[in-house]
Amino acid sequence: MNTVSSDDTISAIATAIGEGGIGIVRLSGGKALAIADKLFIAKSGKQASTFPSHHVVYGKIVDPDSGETVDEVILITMRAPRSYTREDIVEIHCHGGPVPLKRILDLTLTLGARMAEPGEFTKRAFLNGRLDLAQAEAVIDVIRSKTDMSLKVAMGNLSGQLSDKVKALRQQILRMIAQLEAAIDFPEEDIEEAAAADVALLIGQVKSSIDKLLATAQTGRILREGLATVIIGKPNVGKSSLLNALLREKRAIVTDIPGTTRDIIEEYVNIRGVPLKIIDTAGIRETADVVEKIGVERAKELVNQADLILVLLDSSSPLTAEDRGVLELLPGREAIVLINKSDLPSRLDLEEVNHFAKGRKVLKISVVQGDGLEELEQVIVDLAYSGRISQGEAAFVNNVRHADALRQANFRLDEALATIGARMPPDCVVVDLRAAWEKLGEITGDTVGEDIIDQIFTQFCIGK
Ligand SMILES: Nc1nc2c(c(=O)[nH]1)N(C=O)[C@@H](CNc1ccc(C(=O)N[C@@H](CCC(=O)O)C(=O)O)cc1)CN2
Ligand SMILES: Nc1nc2c(ncn2[C@@H]2O[C@H](COP(=O)(O)OP(=O)(O)OP(=O)(O)O)[C@@H](O)[C@H]2O)c(=O)[nH]1
Ligand SMILES: [K+]
Ligand SMILES: [Mg+2]
Repeated sequence: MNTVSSDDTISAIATAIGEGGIGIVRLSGGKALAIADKLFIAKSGKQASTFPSHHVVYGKIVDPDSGETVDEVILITMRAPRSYTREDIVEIHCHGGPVPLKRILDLTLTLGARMAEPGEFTKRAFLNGRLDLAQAEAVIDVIRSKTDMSLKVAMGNLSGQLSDKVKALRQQILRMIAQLEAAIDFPEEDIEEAAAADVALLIGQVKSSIDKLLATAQTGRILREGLATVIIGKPNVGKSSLLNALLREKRAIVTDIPGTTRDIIEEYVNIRGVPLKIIDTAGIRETADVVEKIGVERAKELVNQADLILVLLDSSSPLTAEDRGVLELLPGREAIVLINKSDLPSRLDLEEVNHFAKGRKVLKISVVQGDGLEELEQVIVDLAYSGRISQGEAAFVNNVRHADALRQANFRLDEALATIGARMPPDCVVVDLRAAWEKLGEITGDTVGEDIIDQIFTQFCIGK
């Protein structure tokens, strides 16, 4: 049960928690202007509700009960329907400290606003039709974008590039439905058959558009979530040293004692535009130490969820049983085999390594000397995007929910083709087409349940 009403006037701190130059308290709803009138004293003496929309006004926030000045601020009103939420909005730009922000927020609550839920401003923008669901989801992607490329894709989706494509596909499906329904009204068999043949061709076109969108999904997901990359290897091969080198920061503890890393270390790093979620793990070996054992188990689990595995071997010693154990974790996984410590005299049998690598890239590196790291970065970039990123796609599917809906729509279209192939009556084909049309509507939010909508917006931060 939802007890919060969309008629409420909502209020929240819209800027990040902590100290900042400026902080913003944002109000949205029917009472926003009246609340501003009660707590804002403009230098000009004018009431906030009389300000022209989108104008910046200087003044102060005064507690109406005590008459005390709380802060010196700038206030902006944005009037419905020309605002982010399409409701009346008031923004109070105050000094960016937690105390002034909290005091001003509390005043707005005392004067009749309610605390906004996470994502509620953007949810209102969606419910009031300013953004569709895919655009609203792109708002979080913009905020969370990890590289310039991620931001570019998110901004493309925010501006409606994906939504426009999906809407066009839905339009095409509606036209097919209309065509079939028109044919149903004719008693002649051959008119129905001609319509079905026409529609079969059109379905093929829609399907190939969906396939093109789906082809961007892998890259899109990497841009949004980062390429999950796990560094594994026996103790002391230099896993933590490699993490630090890729981060260009002494993040993980490096010592010459095997078993130094016991817990998982996870960091984001931007490698030539590819966002990497890079994970350093405990060295994999048989151990009686309980803490280390748990670390080893978790490392093995992570391997199964990774997009890319960086396997480290030690150039200065022959392949051990531990190394073979590590290499056995690889089958079916994307991996790069790295022969580290290549600054030391080599005692590793390259032929044996190549045998285990099974055609995967094998690179010699020395983390301490910085050798081979540039080449490693290039190999990672090539693997991540397989050259697809530079094509400058207009619309990107960067979201698992969207990719799922596209796949299911495609499946429905396949069923429609099968129905036509089986010479079933046109109204059966219409049922399949309608199902595909609805699936695509889940992306833009036209045909999606309230539970999914709620689930999406609760992922937002408060004040967004
Ligand atoms: N101070 C501030 N900065 C912000 C936002 C905000 O709400 N406040 N944003 C939000 O999160 C983003 C900008 N997005 C916005 C989107 C629409 C409107 C808006 O007022 N739209 C009217 C414009 C009418 C017009 O002038 O033509 C509209 O769409 O009708 C404002 C901000 C990022 N920066
Ligand atoms: N000579 C040489 N030593 C290296 C190289 N890379 C790392 N080392 C050294 O190897 C030792 C172990 O490095 P770590 O990065 O702690 O190795 P690890 O794989 O994280 O070890 P555990 O966490 O204990 O499993 C340290 O003394 C490093 O300085 C390299 O390229 N050449
Ligand atoms: K170590
Ligand atoms: Mg380590």
